[in-house]
Amino acid sequence: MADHEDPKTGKKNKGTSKEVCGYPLSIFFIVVNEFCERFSYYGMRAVLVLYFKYFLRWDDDLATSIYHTFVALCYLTPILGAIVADSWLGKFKTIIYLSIVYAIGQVAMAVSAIHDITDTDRDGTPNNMTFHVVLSMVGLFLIALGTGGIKPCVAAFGGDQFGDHQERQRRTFFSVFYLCINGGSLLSTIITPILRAQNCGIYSKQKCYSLAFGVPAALMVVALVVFIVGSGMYYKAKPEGNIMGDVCKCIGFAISNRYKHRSKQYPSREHWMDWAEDKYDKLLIAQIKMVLKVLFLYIPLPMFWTLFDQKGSRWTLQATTMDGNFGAIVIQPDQMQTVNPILILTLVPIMDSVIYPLIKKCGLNFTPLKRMTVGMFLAALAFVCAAVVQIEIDKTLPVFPSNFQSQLKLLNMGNHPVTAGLPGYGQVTLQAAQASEEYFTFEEDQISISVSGPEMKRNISLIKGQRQTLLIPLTISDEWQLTADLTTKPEEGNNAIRFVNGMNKPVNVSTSEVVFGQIEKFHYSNYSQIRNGRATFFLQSGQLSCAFSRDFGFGSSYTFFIPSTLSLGSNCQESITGAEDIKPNSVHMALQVPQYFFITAGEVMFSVTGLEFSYSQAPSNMKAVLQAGWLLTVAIGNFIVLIVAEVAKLPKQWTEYVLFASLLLCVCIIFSIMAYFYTYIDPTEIEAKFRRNVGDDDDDKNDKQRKLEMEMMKRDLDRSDDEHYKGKQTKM
Ligand SMILES: CC(C)[C@H](NC(=O)[C@H](C)N)C(=O)O
Repeated sequence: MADHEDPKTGKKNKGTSKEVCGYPLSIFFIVVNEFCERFSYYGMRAVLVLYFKYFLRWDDDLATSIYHTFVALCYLTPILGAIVADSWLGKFKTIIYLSIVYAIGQVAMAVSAIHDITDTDRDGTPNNMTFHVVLSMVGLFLIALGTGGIKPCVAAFGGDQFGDHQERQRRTFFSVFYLCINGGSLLSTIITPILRAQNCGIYSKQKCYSLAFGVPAALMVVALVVFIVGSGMYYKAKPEGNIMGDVCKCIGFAISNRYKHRSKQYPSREHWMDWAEDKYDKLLIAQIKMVLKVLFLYIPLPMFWTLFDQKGSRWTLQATTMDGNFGAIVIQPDQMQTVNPILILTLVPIMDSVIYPLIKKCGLNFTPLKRMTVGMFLAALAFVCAAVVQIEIDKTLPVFPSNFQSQLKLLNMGNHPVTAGLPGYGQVTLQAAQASEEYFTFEEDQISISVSGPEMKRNISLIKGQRQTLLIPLTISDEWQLTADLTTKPEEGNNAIRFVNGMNKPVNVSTSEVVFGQIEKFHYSNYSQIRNGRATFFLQSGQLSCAFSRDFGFGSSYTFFIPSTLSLGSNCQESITGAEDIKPNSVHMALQVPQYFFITAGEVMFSVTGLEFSYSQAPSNMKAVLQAGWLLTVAIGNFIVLIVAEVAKLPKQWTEYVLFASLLLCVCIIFSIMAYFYTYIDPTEIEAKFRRNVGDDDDDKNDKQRKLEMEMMKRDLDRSDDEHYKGKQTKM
């Protein structure tokens, strides 16, 4: 039998797997598994909201709430996975079983997105939506169970593969592990939206959500297979019974015992957990102390995630009000999020190989908790940048009417100039087919407008908080019409376009993607959303057929006017005039890069370090539990976003960014104080001492000697200041 195998069980011993450059070979299978799994998770997540909105036909609010609930669930289930792994199945089996559950969930999602299954009338839309909703909800539940369940196990299982002589390699492993997370996330968030945009279907073609979910499902199967292939090489720590149950009972006993002995006649004990000594093993008590110390330190951490996770919501919404034209490429608002994994892939190696060694060379002890504090500070700084960008955006946004105001624009549908008299604005002259450049603001409910050339006078009713356009007709006998205009920027950086038909006959307008439909004479169409770039509009009215093109930026709104003079042979490109109701976004998306840089640098210092810290400070039998505790901070952070956004309801977006930055800054100060009093421990060493002590017990040591040793060990655990990560302990 090989010397790296346990003689009794034949299983591998820790840190004895085949090595490549000092790293256990088994690690390769674990990082590839993580890469595929994160591809699967982030790929599916990237198109999820659009699937809810456009396939299941949910409204924005429902889609957003279900999306956030799903994300929060994904970070709550790690607790379950950790308990199962640490106390029952062990990490290896837990990963295998839950990966199967996960893959089934992904397949269910892919199947739920095949519209042909229930498209009995073959019109391209499902006829039994309940089937698709139920299947996708079951799928999402299984995915949340799977992804969350395996998450703490995979990281801790990876850490388990290193022996005590491989401390440095283990730290690098956590960095590489993080790179794999972000490599998977980056690739999938680029690829799955492209897959979604394809058309597929048996009877009728639709956007291909089934492919966008199918590829992540396939990647999850690959992740599982890769993990199983490495099976023979892993060190598999045995689960140590119902450890969570024992922990809870032990804590419960300590509290009740303390309460029973609250009278002054009983001498106090050094730590409240020491009240459990009357019934419980000292090793277990020491392990619980280690976990509680770390969990206490976790209390302020969710605030970091509260800010971090707004990349996908607030920052993406901010990008929708910005200009994404980068010359050779045009970036969509949601694509800005890929800046985060791109920066992670660049910053992690730079930090590990340049920044941290440089800091060390300068003689500074940049301990994990110091890094995490700096990470929090950088995240707060990112939100200050976001606030500054928001202030710049706000300067360019149109001033929409308040609840006490209404706004009016004029459009001359005639072939001759007209002059309109507006209360408070004097005479406004409009050429043929021309609209006023700006909206006029009024506080009255009704105004009287007189038009000369031809002479007309009308009382116009205005609506508070609304924008309208008054269509001044061709002749006195024609009807005066008021349109309802937009009072918000168009969504997702699209452009809202509508047409006013000044001709005496109906006209059909369309582009290759959008149909405006038939517009009756002297009437107007609804708004349609046009993406940025060049769009060509086709007009067709009886014999008349022509086209014209316009370039669009992001977030604008135009009213195009089809003049009464348009006839067979007319040049539409020149004849059709456009009124700019809302200007396109002018603040460039590149201005978001600094905030992405700071949040990502913060993430590297906070999250990569926190992942490793959670592993290194956990007792051997509670590694996965502490990883789950770490992930729980992500879930709580997500809930805080929902709560603060609902409760704060600040009128200006930049003030909300400043609020979040200030909150994190306060939390950062609190954390740095807590971290200052934290003493790093080496769980293996402490556990070994306690185990040795049990052996000594068997040798019948005298009471006095034993007491002395216990005192020394307790002191080791609670107060020590030697150097970190050398088997000794240190302060922040
Ligand atoms: C939730 C974690 C911070 C981590 N996410 C990332 O690294 C993102 C993609 N930068 C994960 O484990 O998914």
